[in-house]
Amino acid sequence: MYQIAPSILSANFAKLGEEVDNVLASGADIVHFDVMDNHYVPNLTIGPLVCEALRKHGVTAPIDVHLMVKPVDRIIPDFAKAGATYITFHPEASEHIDRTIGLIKESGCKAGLVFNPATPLDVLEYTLPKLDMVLLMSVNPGFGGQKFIPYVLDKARAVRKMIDAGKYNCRLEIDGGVGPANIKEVAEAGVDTFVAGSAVFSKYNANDKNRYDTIIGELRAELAKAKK
Ligand SMILES: O=C(CO)[C@H](O)[C@H](O)COP(=O)(O)O
Repeated sequence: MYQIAPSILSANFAKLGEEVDNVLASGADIVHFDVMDNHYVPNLTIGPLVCEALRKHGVTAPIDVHLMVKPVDRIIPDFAKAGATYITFHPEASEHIDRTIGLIKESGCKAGLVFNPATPLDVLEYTLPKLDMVLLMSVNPGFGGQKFIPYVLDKARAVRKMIDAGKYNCRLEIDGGVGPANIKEVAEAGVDTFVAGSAVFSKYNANDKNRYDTIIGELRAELAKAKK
């Protein structure tokens, strides 16, 4: 089943609870939560307190925490306590990938690995059976609103093959430059979970009350055309 995960990186942070309520009411499935540390990536965003605040606000949808943080292990228990559903991390941000996956699972969360556009997939040979999610970055991490890098579609096809061959219960997510113009092609490459930040939060006029219904409807309409 396809799932749409708006990236709150592009939301209006001054009204975050309301923004998240509105995209979920418009049919989004997952809240994508980008954590940047101004070290692993050149930007600084939000931490566990904001995740906890969304839960306290009443958000019950899965929260998909993408850690662009190095080192990664020490922040994992805080995000688990704050209500994260998925915690994903970059293999190069961990000294011991297997240990970090274990830490996420022991904390009660689902675990995922994230691959930057030019990062090879070789660690999946050993880790895929333990993963709940593989996240392929289709832009270099750090900022919203960048252009989709097309060669990532080949990586998506390769990961889809591995997941299907092992019959793993693992979602394949893509993040960066995804919108109505390319989501069908991305789905046809085997992706089932679609992060979209600027396409969801910035495409339509902020005064248009129906804007999230419109964009999520457009994304779903394109997904419905995707050949299986
Ligand atoms: O992780 C990210 C950047 O590191 C963002 O989630 C991603 O870029 C989504 O934004 P957009 O849809 O605007 O490209």
